[in-house]
Amino acid sequence: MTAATPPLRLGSRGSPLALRQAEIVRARLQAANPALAAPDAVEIVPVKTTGDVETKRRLAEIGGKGLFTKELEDALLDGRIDAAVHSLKDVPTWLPDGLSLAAVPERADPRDAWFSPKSATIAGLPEGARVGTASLRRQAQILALRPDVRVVTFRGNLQTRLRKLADGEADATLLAHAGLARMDMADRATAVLDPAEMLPGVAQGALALETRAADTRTREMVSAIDDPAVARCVHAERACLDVLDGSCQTPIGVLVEPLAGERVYVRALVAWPDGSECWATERTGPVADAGALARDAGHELRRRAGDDFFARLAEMI
Ligand SMILES: NCc1[nH]cc(CCC(=O)O)c1CC(=O)O
Repeated sequence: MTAATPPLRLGSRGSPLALRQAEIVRARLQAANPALAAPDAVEIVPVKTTGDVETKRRLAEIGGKGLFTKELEDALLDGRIDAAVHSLKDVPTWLPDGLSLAAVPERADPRDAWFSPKSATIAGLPEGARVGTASLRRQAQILALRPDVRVVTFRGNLQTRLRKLADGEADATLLAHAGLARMDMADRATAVLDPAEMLPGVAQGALALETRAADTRTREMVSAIDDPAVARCVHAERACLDVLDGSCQTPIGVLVEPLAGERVYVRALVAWPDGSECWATERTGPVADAGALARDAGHELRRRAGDDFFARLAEMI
């Protein structure tokens, strides 16, 4: 590499999963861009985010959107990094001025994985069992199915949460299957949950690269690893979230999946955190209409749940 081509600096959170994701992205960028083929052409820069520092409280309690993204976005805006690698699930639908998503390189299995030494299913859990999660989306859906279970707050990275389960702090927990698979830990899951009983978070399993909107050089290199079919599905999920004015901390699940014949299957739900109220809907239609279908599903849920529901939710979260 010559002095005229500085390395592409990829910002990542410092957790083991985030760094693994950054490595995946680095390898893909290097394979897709001859200009980045040299071993030192892409540098990974770890950046600590609020979500990494605050590991005790519930995400919803810490409040605000962008807990896992703000410091990466600051680093982009300051020019300390050229692209940020995110789990797209953690990226708010509104990006700061001057930044934009340049690529969605891949989506692993979007479903949630179930871990329990007590039962392979949610239905089979013993009466009054404790389920460890800090996600209001998972909490609400579990409680809608099983009002008798007790939810205990589980935060921290994959390893921490599985250790808490092994230590008996809960009888079951849920984790995104994608993260497990990327850490080669998928075989530890007791089961993978059907979206019909546990709808995943918006863009769960998808990676995304964020850049400065005006940085043409980086945007061109990064766009080489965009997967347009995946991007269309996850952008549709984000459009639905936008209609519902939610973040990854609100009890909202959305999944847009490709079907045969250039069609998509859209599912969405909103729930009250204690599971006492839950509205769900679905659509199927042409891939080209994915965004409109997902938005329409969001509007239906807004109408059915009512403005009061969202006002109460906003107050609570
Ligand atoms: N908010 C935490 C978070 N953000 C992304 C992932 C996993 C990877 C993914 O969904 O892409 C996780 C952990 C989890 O939900 O279990």
